[in-house]
Amino acid sequence: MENKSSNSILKTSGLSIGYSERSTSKIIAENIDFEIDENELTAVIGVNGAGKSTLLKTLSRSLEPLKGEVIVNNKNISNISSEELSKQLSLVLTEQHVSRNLSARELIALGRQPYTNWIGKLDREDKEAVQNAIELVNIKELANAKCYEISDGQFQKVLIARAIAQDTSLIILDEPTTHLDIYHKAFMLKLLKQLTEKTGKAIIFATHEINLAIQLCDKLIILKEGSSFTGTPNELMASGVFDSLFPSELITFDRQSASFRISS
Ligand SMILES: Nc1ncnc2c1ncn2[C@@H]1O[C@H](COP(=O)(O)OP(=O)(O)OP(=O)(O)O)[C@@H](O)[C@H]1O
Repeated sequence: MENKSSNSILKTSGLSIGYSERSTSKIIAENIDFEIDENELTAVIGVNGAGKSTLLKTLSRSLEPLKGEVIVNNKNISNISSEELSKQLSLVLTEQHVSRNLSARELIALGRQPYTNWIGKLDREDKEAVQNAIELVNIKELANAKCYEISDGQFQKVLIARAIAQDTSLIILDEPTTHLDIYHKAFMLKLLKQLTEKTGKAIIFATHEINLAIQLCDKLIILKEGSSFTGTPNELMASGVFDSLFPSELITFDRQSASFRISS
């Protein structure tokens, strides 16, 4: 199904996500409907096992929808060739098995694969895209280091730079703040926010950093007990969905500070 909407980068319609095995389906969440436009930073939030990774896998076509559609740049994702999809969508997985023997620059250059020939030779435009990604993520001092020499937080930035070098309108990240201390968690999310503003890309990521996401994201997708709720942080706050996100004897949502706190 074609869908006309000028700056819509990612849209779902009647989407059910989950796992099918032979004739049975395990539905993780259903009736997921949202739309993400260019320049927007969106976080997927939910307790452990709510389905965040399952949703991101479905959005990146690593997993088939059980029902409904995923539309990328106004085209149903199932009708986009793999070659074309790699120019429209890049995926950053924290636990990705990537060789850390490469230098940061070499790893970032792998993002150019959709555009290079089979030998992977970089032309001037590819080299400029790699340098531009290095500068946008602000890792010039790391560019020549081997990936095994750098910290997990720095490596995370290198993976983000690789996604930027891939030059797609949509970047999907699964838990980009895992392993990071509180300063670097805030730094990473601010970096993602700046990237949407500077490049016009749409970025969607799964996170447990709900308080930071409320402060920084344009939209949130909340997964809760098989249902989804999407909106701006203010819209979701007004809807009351935050009030029952966690068991209230332990964690409650404080409207004054717009943050989750340990119950007193
Ligand atoms: N390959 C699979 N086959 C069947 N069920 C799966 C598979 N992978 C995950 N699940 C189930 O899907 C549900 C959602 O898992 P998912 O990993 O998407 O949650 P999550 O919100 O990302 O969790 P976390 O915050 O712990 O990373 C869980 O009940 C999980 O057991």
